[in-house]
Amino acid sequence: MMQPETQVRNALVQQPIAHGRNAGMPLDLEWLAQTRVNQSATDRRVASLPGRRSVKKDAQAAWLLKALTCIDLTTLSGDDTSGRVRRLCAKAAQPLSPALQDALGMGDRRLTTGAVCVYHRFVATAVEALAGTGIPVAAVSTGFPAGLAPHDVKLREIAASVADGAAEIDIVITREHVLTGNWQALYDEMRDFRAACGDAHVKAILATGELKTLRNVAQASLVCMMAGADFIKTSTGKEAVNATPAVTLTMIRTIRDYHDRTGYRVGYKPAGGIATTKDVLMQQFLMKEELGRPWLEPDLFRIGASSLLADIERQLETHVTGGYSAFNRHPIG
Ligand SMILES: O=C[C@H](O)COP(=O)(O)O
Repeated sequence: MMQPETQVRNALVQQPIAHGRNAGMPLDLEWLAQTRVNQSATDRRVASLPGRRSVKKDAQAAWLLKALTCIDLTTLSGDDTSGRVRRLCAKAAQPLSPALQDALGMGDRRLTTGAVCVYHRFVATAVEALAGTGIPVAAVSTGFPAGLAPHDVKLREIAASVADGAAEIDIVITREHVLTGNWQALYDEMRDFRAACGDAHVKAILATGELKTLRNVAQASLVCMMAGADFIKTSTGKEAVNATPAVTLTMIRTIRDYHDRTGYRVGYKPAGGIATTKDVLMQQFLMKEELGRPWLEPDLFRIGASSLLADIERQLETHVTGGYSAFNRHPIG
């Protein structure tokens, strides 16, 4: 039988498989027209997902450690300050206390979150705070969260974030293009964003809670991938409805279709309202069952979250001590 510690350690052993960046493809309107989402089948599939209690003890700790490495540790508040961003970066570089890491048998491993995600204003601060850690800085650019700034201003914001050292840019699409079925406009916009990002990876935020139907979500996902998105992301975290399991299922099935047709692996980032281990395990189970093991690694899976880390820490502490761990013991993340 596998030793408990081995199971936890193995969660982090698998290396991402090498894959080329999504180069995109011409806009294929016929593919979009054929794209349908069966709402009741989607609901049934979501209802069939295993609950948190179906993975226990070491297996659950292993899943949660993997989730931790995929978090884009985020602060996107109007009252953000350089001090808050520096504290967040310190947390990203050392998400678990050394004692907890030791108790999990991971004392010799360097555990970090997948990235730190901030507004453009704080990119330089975060880059400086994370120097030497290898943790990328993601910037929300393009007039986040509404995305209604002039197009040239959005492109300049991307360029400024890249110049300040952002390795990843989370852009927001113009929802009107989706709501009016103007796929050419969405494709052109996304193409421009991708070009402005240069070598920085681009995550396309769809703001799914504002797109009205799952079909719109699927079609917008496809258009963004056709235009070269490295990741598709559900939400800004500011919409009323965010990364629901139905939206995740819809988006990752389009990622699977796109991979089947083009060979490109596009990443997925659920974001907004993912605050508990139950929420994140649901997302991970869907990824594993629909896309397979490669999509559980941080190069293809990120979780946009401002408060999830605290619950992961709490559950891991409970796992190693067997006692209750209060939220106030884990103030950041
Ligand atoms: O992209 C990340 C989201 O803005 C975070 O949303 P959250 O604050 O609900 O975790």
